[in-house]
Amino acid sequence: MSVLKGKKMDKKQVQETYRETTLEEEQEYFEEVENELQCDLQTTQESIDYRNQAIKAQKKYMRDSHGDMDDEEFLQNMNNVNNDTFFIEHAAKQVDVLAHQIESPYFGKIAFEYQGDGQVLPVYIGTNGYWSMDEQDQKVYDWRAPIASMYYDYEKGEASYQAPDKEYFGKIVEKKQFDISNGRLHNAVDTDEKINDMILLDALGKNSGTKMKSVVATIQKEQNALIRNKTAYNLIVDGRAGSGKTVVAMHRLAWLLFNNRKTMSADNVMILSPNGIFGDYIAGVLPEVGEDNVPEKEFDSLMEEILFVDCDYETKLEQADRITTHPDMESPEMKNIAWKSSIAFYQAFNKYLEDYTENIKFKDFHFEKTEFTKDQIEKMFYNRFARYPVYERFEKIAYFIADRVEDEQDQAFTDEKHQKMENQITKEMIYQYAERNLIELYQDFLNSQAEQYPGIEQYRNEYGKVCYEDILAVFYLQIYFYGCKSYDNIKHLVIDEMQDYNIFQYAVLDRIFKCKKTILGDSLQVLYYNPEETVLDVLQTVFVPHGGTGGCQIKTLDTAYRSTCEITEFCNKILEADRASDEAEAHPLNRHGMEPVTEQAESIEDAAGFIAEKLDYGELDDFDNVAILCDDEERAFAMYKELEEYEQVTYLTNQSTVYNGGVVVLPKFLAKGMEFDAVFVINEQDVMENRISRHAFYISCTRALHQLYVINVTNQT
Ligand SMILES: Nc1ncnc2c1ncn2[C@@H]1O[C@H](COP(=O)(O)OP(=O)(O)OP(=O)(O)O)[C@@H](O)[C@H]1O
Repeated sequence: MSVLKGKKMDKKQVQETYRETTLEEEQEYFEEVENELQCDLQTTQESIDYRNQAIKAQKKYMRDSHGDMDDEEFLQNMNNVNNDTFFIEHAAKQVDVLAHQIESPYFGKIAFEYQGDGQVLPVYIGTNGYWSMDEQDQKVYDWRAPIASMYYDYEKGEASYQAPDKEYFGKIVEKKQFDISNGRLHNAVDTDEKINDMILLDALGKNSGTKMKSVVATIQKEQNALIRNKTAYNLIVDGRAGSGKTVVAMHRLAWLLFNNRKTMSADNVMILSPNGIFGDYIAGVLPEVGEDNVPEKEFDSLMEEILFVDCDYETKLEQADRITTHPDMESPEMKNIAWKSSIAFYQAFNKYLEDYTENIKFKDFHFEKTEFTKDQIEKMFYNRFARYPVYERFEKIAYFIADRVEDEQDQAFTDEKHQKMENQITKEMIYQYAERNLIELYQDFLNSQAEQYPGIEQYRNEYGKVCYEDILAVFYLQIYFYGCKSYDNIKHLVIDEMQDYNIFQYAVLDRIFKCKKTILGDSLQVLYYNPEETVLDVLQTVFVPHGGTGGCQIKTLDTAYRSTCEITEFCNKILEADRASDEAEAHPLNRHGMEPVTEQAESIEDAAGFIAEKLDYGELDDFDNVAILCDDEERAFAMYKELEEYEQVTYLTNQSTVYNGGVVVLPKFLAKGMEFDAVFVINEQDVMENRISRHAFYISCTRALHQLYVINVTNQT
């Protein structure tokens, strides 16, 4: 009797009878699963058809007998239609999952021998799980199930997994990988670390595609630990370029949704993404594992939505432009950005705001004939409601005053009247005690710092707009005073490219999103890199534990999965001089390819000619995506115009929201988070000259999977 047939009769087997399965036995099991999946698909499809017919019939009946129907019967019919519609929506998703499962029901297997009773449980692991109703058996486990964690964490030998009830110990006695596609099992191999590495290298050697894909079959142990982390309130992942941070972010979201079905749906989760194209790039991952896509937002649109201060202000991109045009760290622009993003500035601002709040000149408050004394107001403001944002404290006090008015007038107010009165009182109190123009208040603070930091009082750019670094502080000021409740439904926030946010942005995010967070990025992938104060220092300043929540765990990822060994080593050298002594460089994988090529070109026309030649001679024909990265938008456009004569190229700008592959020209800063099979980096200035351009160069080069060309234009502007 085959082991697998044995399994059918008795789910767990005794270890002495266990032996590793043969390919024929695996084939048998595979066919069994496929048959059941096919049957399930057919039944589900039939039930959808049946419900569709039922809806049609119900609607017809309602139309025909509209006049004779009473309200109750009408409601009952509507309910039936709604129930059927809900069923169909749910079943349609199931059909998608089943169809995907029929193509490839699982990718791996472990057989786990439990400590103690010696029973062995074969665990087939797939992108989605499959429960057989016929056999009342879990034929395939979802990769996110607790038991499946062992597939990523262990080779054959001692192992354990944490189930909701307790930790189970035992031994993995068999571990297999399957080659399954188009509904056919091609091969089954017993794996060990070496084979895992080969399979990973094979996956990485493929072309990048235009959309990120799920990598559930090859998740690495260190990534798995982050995906399934349960202990961190704020999980911070500092990982080198290409180390799989976005992979971790997307798979962690999938894991969270799967393991918190009752309390969390896709609407309760949000991704803060660096730009519109990035959103398009990651959009396929969650649907691929059977989850709905989660909402994503850019910080600037969040700010636009919430900030009510009436002024013209710079965008992040306009600031990036200012940085690249004034890359000298000693220039007043750069000094200002550095100060105004520093921990010391943030702390000084907080101190200023605390002093301001502590010194509000309260006096007795009168509303209609009711009086609230200065003492009563102060007590509530500084004690009872001290943990709320300043203006929210006035709202809370207003509630009590309205109650007092109600008592003294000896009449019961309707809720509406009570609320109206609270609003009036709040407005009056703010007017009497704390009405301030936020920009002016900020300006006062800057003036108070001017002696120590000459030039700091300058907060508008050359076009009269409030600078980006200043508007972030003003945004913080607004949230400090008014708070913000619009995102209280979000239960988990993912922030990718964490290095791109400054301390005020984190402080704002911490107050708007009080939920747990996963924050990922690379402290080296910044334009302005300050080894004395990195984003990790900032995060540890903002995310301090309070009242049993908050705090952060910092984890690192050092292996560069994206690029070949040659490209990773080339990139490491760019930042050799900048990296802080304790900052790890990226570890290359043993995947080899062409050495990066450095070329000189006399002009942009020359550079375009070189690229066109490479494209024409078919050297890049095997690749799906080729990117040409230029210093800024203007230069990218000039290059696009040059290349247009030779090739079919696409120009990507900050406004682009879709990326369809092929040959694309884009500014370097837009390529963040993305990847391409081959990359041409065009340098129209000496990129190694200063820290800012070195980092921009580093970010650009790390986008390449297989081939990297650097073209230095000698006739520099
Ligand atoms: N375990 C894995 N199996 C297969 N591919 C992987 C794995 N981990 C990472 N990759 C691949 O490596 C590449 C880089 O991953 P990802 O984009 O998540 O890195 P990152 O750390 O976010 O990079 P960056 O910071 O440079 O944007 C992607 O193509 C991803 O699919």
